[in-house]
Amino acid sequence: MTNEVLLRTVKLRRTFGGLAANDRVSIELKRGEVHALLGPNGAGKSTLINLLSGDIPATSGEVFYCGRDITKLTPHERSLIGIGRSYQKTNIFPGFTVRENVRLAAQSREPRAARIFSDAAAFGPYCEVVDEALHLVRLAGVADRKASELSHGQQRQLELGIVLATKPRVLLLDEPLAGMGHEESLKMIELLRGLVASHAILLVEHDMDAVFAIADVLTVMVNGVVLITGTPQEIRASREVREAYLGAEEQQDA
Ligand SMILES: Nc1ncnc2c1ncn2[C@@H]1O[C@H](COP(=O)(O)OP(=O)(O)OP(=O)(O)O)[C@@H](O)[C@H]1O
Repeated sequence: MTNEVLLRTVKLRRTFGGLAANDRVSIELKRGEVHALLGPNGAGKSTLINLLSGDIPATSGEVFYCGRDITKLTPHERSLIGIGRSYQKTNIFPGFTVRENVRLAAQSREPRAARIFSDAAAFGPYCEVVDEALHLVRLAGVADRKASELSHGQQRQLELGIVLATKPRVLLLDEPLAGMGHEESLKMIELLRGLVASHAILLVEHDMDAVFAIADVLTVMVNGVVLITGTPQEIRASREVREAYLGAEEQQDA
């Protein structure tokens, strides 16, 4: 049985002045798959995540979510229909508890932003989704601790919990393992593997061992274009990837 395509791009292009940061990018994200985006610095990975989340508009091309053209939707509108993203820079309120952080994210689905300031009792309807997100990221046991008291790895888990509280079907994750130790990375990889049955996950990650351990599909970008999309075995075996990827890395080192 083939997995359902949740997010799809068609010839996506984004220019900055004369530079095409993304060009002719056509990829598919399927439920049940971890799809990793690889490429040397400046290849266009963050730009693609920004185009999918709506943080920057496309110059041309289209983005489809469950068959619907969402190219013109704002980040908030995309979040409401099921596209969740994490940011490299932390999104956490350190003085709030873990539970409050997740609850605020759940609330962001409400049309009235002013709810943030309303009575605590009004948060009742969010309890279930908050508890579920905390459970999924294994932070239920520290739900009442201040976010600032968590370890770095736990804070990254909380970032994921904040995204999950918006009930996404697609997860766009920018370096979810950044700054983590080996044990913390393994825990996060396990968490992500646990989520994949019900989500499509796109991740940008520089830790190659982790990428090959977790990804079902990899797309390699170079200079804004997709060089190849394939399984880990196909990517490992590709001479084109080695030449383009390592060549670019060597140029950067020179
Ligand atoms: N806001 C911007 N204004 C001008 N140029 C930009 C902007 N954002 C990205 N670029 C350029 O677009 C190209 C792709 O950048 P992008 O950040 O998408 O690459 P990346 O693959 O994510 O790199 P890294 O691995 O270093 O994060 C780079 O040449 C970058 O300088």
